[in-house]
Amino acid sequence: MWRRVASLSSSVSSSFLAQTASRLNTWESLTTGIAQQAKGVIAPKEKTPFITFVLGGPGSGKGTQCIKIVETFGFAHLSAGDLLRREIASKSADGAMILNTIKEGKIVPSQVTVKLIQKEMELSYNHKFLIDGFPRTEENRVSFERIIGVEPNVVLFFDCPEEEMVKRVLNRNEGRVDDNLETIKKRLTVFQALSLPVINYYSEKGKLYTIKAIGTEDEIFEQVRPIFAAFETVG
Ligand SMILES: Nc1ncnc2c1ncn2[C@@H]1O[C@H](COP(=O)(O)OP(=O)(O)OP(=O)(O)O)[C@@H](O)[C@H]1O
Ligand SMILES: Nc1ccn([C@@H]2O[C@H](COP(=O)(O)O)[C@@H](O)[C@H]2O)c(=O)n1
Ligand SMILES: [Mg+2]
Repeated sequence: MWRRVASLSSSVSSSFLAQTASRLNTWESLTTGIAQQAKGVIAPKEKTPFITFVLGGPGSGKGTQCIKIVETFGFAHLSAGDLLRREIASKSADGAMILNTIKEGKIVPSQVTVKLIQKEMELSYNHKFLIDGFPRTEENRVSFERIIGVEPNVVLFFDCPEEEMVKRVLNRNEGRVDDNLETIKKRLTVFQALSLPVINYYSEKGKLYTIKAIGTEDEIFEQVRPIFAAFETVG
């Protein structure tokens, strides 16, 4: 819903609409949206998306803090890991491949993950998205930019010592197939090798907000709160 209606504005030129639609690869749904808007079926929504990527190692507290951000600032929370686990549970065509990849602590091909994120964004009536656990690799990052056609406004990095992350994951007790010492070690290696370069990329672009992810959940959220509060006042 967001992509279809967010692009609709009677005040923008048709060439801009065409460019936007082509970039987002949604010409068909966009034109359907215009027809529906003309018929008064859907109301125009002119808000541009506000995208936050939420990064950090396994067990750094991304999901926990996302819940608080949603409660306080009204974002839609899209966890890449949760979307992939949902694919496994639904026994989709990619389910077995995703399960094996997660068990190995490796990264699922970007196109699969980006398509899942894209679908959720399209279905959402929200325009503020927290995309948790993504992008994990340069390939993830480039693929998102290519397929979705937008860049993040904010990138949060939950910076947590490895031994604390291991302790938290081993105590998580949610029955995840990757919450065991063997897989955690692999995930930490992948994080260092593939995810840190993405974090550095956003640091160089001036979009990175690093949170010291140690202390109580509430203490950590007090570092997060002012970041979004500042954007709220800007409008
Ligand atoms: N500040 C904290 N102090 C202690 N435990 C915490 C803290 N924040 C989160 N936890 C706990 O640590 C575990 C991991 O947290 P969470 O699931 O939010 O991490 P994550 O970054 O989303 O991990 P993953 O990448 O594996 O999904 C959970 O059991 C959570 O309750
Ligand atoms: N962009 C992503 C995100 C996750 N994965 C796979 O899912 C596992 C669990 O992810 P969490 O965010 O819930 O920790 C992760 O270890 C990867 O195997 C992925 O491939 N790509
Ligand atoms: Mg998580």
